[in-house]
Amino acid sequence: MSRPLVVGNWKMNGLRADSAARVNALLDGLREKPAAGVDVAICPPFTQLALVGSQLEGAPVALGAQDCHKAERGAHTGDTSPEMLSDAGASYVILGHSERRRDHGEIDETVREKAVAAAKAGLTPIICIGETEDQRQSGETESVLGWQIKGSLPDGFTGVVAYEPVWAIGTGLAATSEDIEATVGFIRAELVRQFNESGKTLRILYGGSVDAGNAGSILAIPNVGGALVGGASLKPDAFLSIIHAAPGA
Ligand SMILES: O=C(CO)COP(=O)(O)O
Repeated sequence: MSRPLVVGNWKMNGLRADSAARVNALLDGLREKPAAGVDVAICPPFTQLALVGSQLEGAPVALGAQDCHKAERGAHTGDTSPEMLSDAGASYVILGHSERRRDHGEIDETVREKAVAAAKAGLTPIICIGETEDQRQSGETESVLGWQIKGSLPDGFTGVVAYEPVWAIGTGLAATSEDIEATVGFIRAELVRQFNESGKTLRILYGGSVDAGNAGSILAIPNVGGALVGGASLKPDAFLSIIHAAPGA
């Protein structure tokens, strides 16, 4: 098993002052109590990448972004290329988050194209998949996830998959350990079925209302290789507790 990965997705939160303070508190906490066995990344909004990137230089925390365009450069007003992210110091990029699928109509094919471009620029894509409450209620979870994996992950994918049930995001209602174990087990099997050997090595994160209280039990679930944390990543104490709850911290 690879080292656990804990990623903070700040979403559309962070002005200069609070971003800098949040990163300082995180780095102070990790100096006080290191988490040498855990990979940690934070994904601030685009406007804070440069500032946060400069704070993270030499620190045991990687920088990530929350989206990218599929093209290297050109006439795409308002967009950001993978190369620009890499140039800003990012090593990860979240792709296909359900909020982008919801707000921007992003579809699996777009996510796959972005993942190819991101990998080409040296970024590790974190591809998000997950079912909605309606899909869960109608027993479609596995078929939805199977299609998302098939549609969003490029051939030879070597990045990270994040299972984020849409109904668990920002609700304070994480999926139960039993549900996570069963669904992540299904995702693992599906990755192996669709990607053969490389499917065995892909990291699978869980995301959706991960907090200081539930992180220990979630991160101990078989096949869960880390967490993608939204709201709690904005609170340094909570985010540090989650990092320290990871196996090997
Ligand atoms: O969407 C998420 C991370 O990408 C999860 O958000 P919350 O941790 O706020 O539920």
